Amino acid sequence: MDLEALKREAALRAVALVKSGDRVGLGTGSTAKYAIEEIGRKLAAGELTGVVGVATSEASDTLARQVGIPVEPLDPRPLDIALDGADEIAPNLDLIKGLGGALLREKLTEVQARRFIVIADQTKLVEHIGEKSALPIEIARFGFLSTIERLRAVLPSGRLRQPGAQPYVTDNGNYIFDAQIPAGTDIAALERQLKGTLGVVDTGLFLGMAERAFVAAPDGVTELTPR
Ligand SMILES: O=C[C@H](O)[C@H](O)[C@H](O)COP(=O)(O)O
Repeated sequence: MDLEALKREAALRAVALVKSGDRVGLGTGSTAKYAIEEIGRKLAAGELTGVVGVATSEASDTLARQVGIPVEPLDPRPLDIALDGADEIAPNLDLIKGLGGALLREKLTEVQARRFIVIADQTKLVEHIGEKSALPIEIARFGFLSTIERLRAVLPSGRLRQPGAQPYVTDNGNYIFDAQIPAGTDIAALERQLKGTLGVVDTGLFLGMAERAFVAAPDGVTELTPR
């Protein structure tokens, strides 16, 4: 089974938790895409009714509308459920997210969900956060070189995300600083320190937020809860 088929398997398991009338947080990325498509399919087939989406990126907003999901902006009401991919999943379901650049809208949305469900293929599982993936940190454009200097004092390996001649710009008009987390780092303390760093808008650390994860491997989908 190829990776795309695994991502779709995980997404389908999560979409089975969506009920008619739910307000659903729609994640971003190559795995969340399958969840959005499946919700659209179920609405078209009459298997779900009255579902409303809150999109975590411009791309997911566009896709949701294309597949027939009504989309609303985020407001203070809780969401019934949110479905999203991740870049790393630790055994306690702490996550790294944001390699796709959507971390801020994802965190704003998913923190308001009664149930936040992660969907992934098995390559995203790690024993310790930071094992495989860099940590994306969204920073304000104004004064970004000063912010980067402050961040390098905490995470010296980090660098501005710059795929071409220009820095990568998020949907919110900000930049991203990607940094490796040194082994043995206290992740909760790191999150506090980063959030207290002037110029940082938010980080890709999603700690204590996920209720469960559906992780697909060639021999089937495993349902994980925090341990
Ligand atoms: O900004 C992107 C998001 O955090 C994605 O959920 C994450 O990068 C996982 O994406 P994918 O499912 O494409 O691996």
